[in-house]
Amino acid sequence: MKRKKGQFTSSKVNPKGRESGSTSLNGTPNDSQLENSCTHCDTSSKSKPMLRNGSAPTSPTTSCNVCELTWANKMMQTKTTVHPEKRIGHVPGVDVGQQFGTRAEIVATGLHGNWSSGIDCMSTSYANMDKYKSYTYPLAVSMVLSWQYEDVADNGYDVVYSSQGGSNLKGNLRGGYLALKNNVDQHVPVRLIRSHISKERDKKCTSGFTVFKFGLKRLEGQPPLTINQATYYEGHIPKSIAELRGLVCEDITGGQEAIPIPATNLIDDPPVPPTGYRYVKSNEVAENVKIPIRVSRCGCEGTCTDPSICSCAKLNGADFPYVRTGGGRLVEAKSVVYECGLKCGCKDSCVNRTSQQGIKYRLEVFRTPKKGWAVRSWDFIPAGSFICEYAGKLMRTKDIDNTIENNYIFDIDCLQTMNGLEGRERRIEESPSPVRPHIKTNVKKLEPEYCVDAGPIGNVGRFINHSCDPNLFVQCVLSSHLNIKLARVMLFAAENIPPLQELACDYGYPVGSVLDADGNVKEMACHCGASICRGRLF
Ligand SMILES: C[S@@+](CC[C@H](N)C(=O)[O-])C[C@H]1O[C@@H](n2cnc3c(N)ncnc32)[C@H](O)[C@@H]1O
Repeated sequence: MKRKKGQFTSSKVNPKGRESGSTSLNGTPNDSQLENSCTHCDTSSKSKPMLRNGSAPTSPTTSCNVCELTWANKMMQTKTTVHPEKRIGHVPGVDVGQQFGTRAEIVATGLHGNWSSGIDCMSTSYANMDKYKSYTYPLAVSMVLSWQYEDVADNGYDVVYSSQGGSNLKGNLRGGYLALKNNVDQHVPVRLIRSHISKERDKKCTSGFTVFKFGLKRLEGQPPLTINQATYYEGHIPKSIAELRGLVCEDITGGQEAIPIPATNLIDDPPVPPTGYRYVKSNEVAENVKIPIRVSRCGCEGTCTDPSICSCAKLNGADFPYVRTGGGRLVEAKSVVYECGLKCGCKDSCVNRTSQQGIKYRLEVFRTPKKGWAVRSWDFIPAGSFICEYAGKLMRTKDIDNTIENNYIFDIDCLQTMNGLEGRERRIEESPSPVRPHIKTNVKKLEPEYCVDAGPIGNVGRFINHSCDPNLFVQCVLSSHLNIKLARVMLFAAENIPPLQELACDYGYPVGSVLDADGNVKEMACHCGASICRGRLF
């Protein structure tokens, strides 16, 4: 991810931005929240929330959902959709992972021929065509997962789709469900369209009724979906831990964090919780590491508000690194952020102590099919928000046992970044994070003196995976002392992050930079799924 200084919000289209009620960093509403009117029926967006801006930059038109669907209906009736004839499998011109703004668009492109129904089927009339005559009908060609039912589960690779109501009183399947059964029996693929709903609707509860469950698997060879293209899981934000499927641990922190962090596993059989480490909320310091004590303090009382008075603000270059909106958000990535320290007179709630205030979003650790454990949030996270520390054992890099494979070591590397040994800008090009996981590399540079080993002990940060298009970035923070070699490693949101999106940062290894014990280049495949994925972690 190329992040311009001072600009966290991604230039990417965020399909959920409007739905999440996002605001800009200074707290003003985004354009999408301002009032406008449908160009066709003149209804205001205030009365029709589904109003949508024209997708082409040259087209200022705005249409409401009702008008869009009316036009889609007309296109279907007059057979003027792009592919009026239903087809099995790939629709020419539509790529896997393509995103649409409305149901009308998926109808107009011929991807899904029925905007009011979740399953689009071919009826027996298709048996008259030579290429389709050998099938038993109805056959499903596409389905929209609308997350209305409690029994839908989706991990991005496999989907379990189930619903009641697909049978007559005798229990025989009918309609779309009969079609899906015919697909299963005849090995006919079905296109899957994931929908995002703007507000949590009342879920239709299937408990106590006979339900039909269909397991869907992605066809081999399809491009991976990015975390921005699909919201995995059940598609709805859990209200409590009790709602979670595959719950393997109610709180991996054992009560240490203010908000419990549950772990779920829908992948392994039997499902297992994360093991092999002890949870610690903050760094434990190795015996041979001495943490200096900061003597300087700002003279503020209560809370720091005036940057011309606060000496901690001055360390940051004449202003506070955080703005108050949303409980403290980092304005821009810095070599080092200086927060208020132990001796400062301000309260714990001072904005210049944002990263000291702990985890404030509801996080969940979940099992992925190819990357082990991962982390996501149930809450919308605004750009610049503090997520968590990367905590573990703070130790000397030279004391790392290189004979044991350890994927959880981060070098504290801000010294080089600050001194410009490799050059901040050049460094960002090669490796966007000022702190990177420790592995013997063939890139000639001074070994950082200290590292955080989150292998045997660590916090939730140890479960955060790498992405080539990350939504988090690593920030060195100093508060209780001013030794940059021992800075704390903090993770912040690089963009507005919708709920349930995996949280990931760029580990920052140049490809080909990691060597094995014999000096040969080591490779690890990257499964981040980003459209700009480099293919390898290193
Ligand atoms: C700090 S750990 C992250 C948490 C880890 N997934 C776990 O299960 O504990 C780093 C390790 O996670 C895996 N990992 C992280 N990001 C990955 C990615 N994009 N693709 C493949 N594996 C990844 C690799 O095994 C890596 O060495």
